[in-house]
Amino acid sequence: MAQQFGDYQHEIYFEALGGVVPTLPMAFAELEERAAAALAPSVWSYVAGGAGDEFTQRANVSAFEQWGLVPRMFVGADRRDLTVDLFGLKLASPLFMCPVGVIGLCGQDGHGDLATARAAARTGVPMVASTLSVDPMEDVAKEFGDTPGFFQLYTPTDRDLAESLVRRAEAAGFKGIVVTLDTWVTGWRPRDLSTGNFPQLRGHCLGNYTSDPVFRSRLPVGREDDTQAVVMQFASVFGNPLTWDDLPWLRSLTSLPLLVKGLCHPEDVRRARDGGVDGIYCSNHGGRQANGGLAALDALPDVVEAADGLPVLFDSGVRSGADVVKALALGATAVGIGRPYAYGLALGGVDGIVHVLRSLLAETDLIMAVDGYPTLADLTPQALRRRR
Ligand SMILES: Cc1cc2nc3c(=O)[nH]c(=O)nc-3n(C[C@H](O)[C@H](O)[C@H](O)COP(=O)(O)O)c2cc1C
Ligand SMILES: CC(C)CC(=O)C(=O)O
Repeated sequence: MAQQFGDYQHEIYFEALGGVVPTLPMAFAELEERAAAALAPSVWSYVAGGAGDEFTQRANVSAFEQWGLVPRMFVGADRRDLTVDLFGLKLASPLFMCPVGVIGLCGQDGHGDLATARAAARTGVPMVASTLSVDPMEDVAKEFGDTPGFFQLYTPTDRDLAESLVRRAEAAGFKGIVVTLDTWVTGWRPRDLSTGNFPQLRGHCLGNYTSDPVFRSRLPVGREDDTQAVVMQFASVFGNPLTWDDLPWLRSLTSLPLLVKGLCHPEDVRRARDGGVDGIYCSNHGGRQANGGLAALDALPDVVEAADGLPVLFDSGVRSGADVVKALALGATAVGIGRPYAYGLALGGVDGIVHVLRSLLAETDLIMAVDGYPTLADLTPQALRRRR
């Protein structure tokens, strides 16, 4: 059995044992605190914030504390296998980077999308590239190296534009399309409403639109590079309140694996499955969209059951290797992080993201070692107990 990360994954561990003090934070709380100081205040509040009083955002995190892993002994888990087969792609681990629309702005040079793709190339941890990126998807995809990448689609009301974005993603070599369903309108976000700060409405992160021939053809002649015209056109087509009637059209857009993001209700999962999607993405958008909702982790077991064997990607509230292990045990096929890698980027560029990913993977792997669950197949709900 392969110990996929082997010395590489434990480099960070051995460095620390050898007295090499990491310059980047090891704990999420410190990562967050230092990112708050490093980022421009408007970017910080946009990234860190959520919907309403952020109850759901906090619930996403605290839901993990309601579960405990039960260690197994006499297992001899000295070798672990964290590899995952997803749509025929052999992934080095079950970790992935969620689509983060303003990731471009979290990089010190304003090209955080490229930095994220470079971190994906260095770690084998895939990036789901957002529609809302500073750099066009073609430039992002060029940085992936051998690591597969996925494209996240915000489906515009302009169907020709939607088709163009998907065609471009296929041509650029993305390995799957993730359609986000929970954000056809932006949620109630007091932090941003009180500062009037929505980066995309200031013309940031629109690189996939301004580089798109269909989008450009919709702009008034001569104003193709005029930020005001671009923002107005973007705002007029951004959000499509899709219905089940649109699913056959979405499905027809691509022969790449199609995933739908934002599913938490088992009935929706069943309908999506019947509609021919290849994967379910269980998420509540990190608590950024609708406050008052249940923690995404609490939705996961029912989603997995309804998915009936389809791969289930999961995100929202993952902050540690222990969280990754718990989400896997509750049935996730792959586990995503959003804010943590944005903070790593803010603090250390590509190296900062790599540091966050390596730390999470090393902790995940060591928990599997110490607790006697050497493979992902060993991680089942029987490995967990609900806290009393
Ligand atoms: C600043 C920010 C921007 C985001 N932009 C997108 C996006 O463009 N598309 C998308 O599907 N999800 C987006 N998300 C949601 C993430 O993909 C993911 O669901 C969420 O961040 C996971 O929660 P976590 O941050 O607690 O890890 C964004 C999240 C953040 C924090
Ligand atoms: C609202 C979108 C435009 C970006 C996004 O997904 C987010 O900020 O969570």
